[in-house]
Amino acid sequence: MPTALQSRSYSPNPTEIPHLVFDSIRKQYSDGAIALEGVTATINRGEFCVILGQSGSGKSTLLRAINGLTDLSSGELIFDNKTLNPSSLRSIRRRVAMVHQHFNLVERASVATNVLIGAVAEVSFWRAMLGWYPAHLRKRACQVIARVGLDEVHSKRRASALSGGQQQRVGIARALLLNPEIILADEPVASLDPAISREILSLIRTAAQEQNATVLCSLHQIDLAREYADRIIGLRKGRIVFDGPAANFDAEAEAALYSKNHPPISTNETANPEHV
Ligand SMILES: Nc1ncnc2c1ncn2[C@@H]1O[C@H](COP(=O)(O)OP(=O)(O)OP(=O)(O)O)[C@@H](O)[C@H]1O
Repeated sequence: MPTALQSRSYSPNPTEIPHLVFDSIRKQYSDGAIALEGVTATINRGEFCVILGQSGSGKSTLLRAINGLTDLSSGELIFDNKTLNPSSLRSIRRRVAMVHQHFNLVERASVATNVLIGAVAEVSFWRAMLGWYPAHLRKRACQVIARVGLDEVHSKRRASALSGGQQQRVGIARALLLNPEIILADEPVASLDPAISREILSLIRTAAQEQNATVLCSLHQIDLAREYADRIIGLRKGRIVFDGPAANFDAEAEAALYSKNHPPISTNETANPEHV
């Protein structure tokens, strides 16, 4: 009889070319904390993938590994058929963008300047410091500011003058600036009310669909995950305990992720054996 974990294994469409592959990823921090263990998954282009799990289950570490903010202890991360390593990372950095929980805006700077900071992978540090951005980037900044639903009048306002929801729109505009192929969103709605949270997740989803970008988004809200995700990856203590379509994330899967009494996961068990 298959175990609960095995019955939940998820095989994405094998005819599609994988966009992102996690191959037996392990991350142990220098203080000994193991954040990720044996994480294996294949993400197809254009998927909206939500990462769920308790606090400390490894969600942020997984996202940060993709843009090189966290190095791996072992395993491989393959993006568009290329293994990520320090030299390939530089060339792919402009293709990956991040949306942050606390927006990460320069509060005293204008909305437009904050959005242009998203060009950091393309513009030299000094040009960015002096605000010397080429015309095509300024034009693109105006386009993405409009795309996220901010009126032109907001462009010159200080970021600190905006509401939380508006600030996250600026964070999304900054992420969209260079047309990223992958959007990493680390708890993007954690500090927003439910109605604004839905607006923000809808915006990320439709903007990503428009440019066929893949989204990996960590969330704590199970209802929002069910509503917005194509696919849910559930982490518990750094291991994948659920990987499948959002529609399959049922009460049993929820218990596997969050219940205190759920049996511990054997370290010899492969969480998603059929998932290459
Ligand atoms: N810089 C670090 N140094 C040492 N340990 C860390 C570091 N960052 C994270 N950890 C540990 O790694 C584990 C996973 O942390 P991570 O932040 O990835 O989890 P998370 O699921 O994103 O949590 P949260 O939902 O609270 O943001 C935790 O045990 C955490 O304490």
